[in-house]
Amino acid sequence: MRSKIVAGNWKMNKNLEETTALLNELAGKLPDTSAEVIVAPTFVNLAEAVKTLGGSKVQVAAQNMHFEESGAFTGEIAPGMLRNIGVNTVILGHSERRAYFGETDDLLKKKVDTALAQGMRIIFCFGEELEDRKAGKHFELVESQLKNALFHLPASAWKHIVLAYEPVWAIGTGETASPEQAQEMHAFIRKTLESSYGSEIAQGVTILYGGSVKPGNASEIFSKPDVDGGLIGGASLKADDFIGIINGI
Ligand SMILES: O=C(CO)COP(=O)(O)O
Repeated sequence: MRSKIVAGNWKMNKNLEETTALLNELAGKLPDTSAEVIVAPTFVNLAEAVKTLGGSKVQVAAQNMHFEESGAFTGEIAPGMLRNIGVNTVILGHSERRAYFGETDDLLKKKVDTALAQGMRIIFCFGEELEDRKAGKHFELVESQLKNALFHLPASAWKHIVLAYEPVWAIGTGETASPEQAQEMHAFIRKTLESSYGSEIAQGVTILYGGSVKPGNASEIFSKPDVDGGLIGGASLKADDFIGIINGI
């Protein structure tokens, strides 16, 4: 059985005090759930987040990392540094990194390889822009994003990878993919995985949906058979909203 996950990507939000306050509230109110719950605060607050959550079921992830393990890369963070403070999961390939920081499939492939070499779990994001969908190219685009960054991996790597389908047109816009659109794409992703890696791996990979998930729409999206949870932006910044979403799984 693949695991269900609800992850909060806090992006560039919450200072130190706000981070500890939100984490304490979240840990205190966390419902009993079989799903994994993950939060990704900013780099500067990761170490404190790990300390604050010690003993809680909530796990901490990073939002990014560099593809080298050390060296002259001013302003960058190495995966080993994350492991060293107890962060074992990293989000890679978010559409904001691709759009604003020039991250390409080739660069992401390098980050994926380094993260795995360092024993990290990856939440790998991808998804089409509105023009791709309007032009009917969304399946083709998603397939190429996956194949270019991930399909060089051996079968054994997939137990360390979570996929997060985030259609760019649904991120922060209040417009979600309909549950049917999410299911259609997730089923396509699983089929694409199956054709290269076989059904056991395809059935075992957790595929999250991200893009304007809220307490009011989470349970309908999560009820779809190939949707195994969500990667949540804005609604993960308020404990009650995030918990409402966790309750939807
Ligand atoms: O980008 C997202 C999560 O990584 C989704 O953001 P929103 O939930 O704010 O649309």
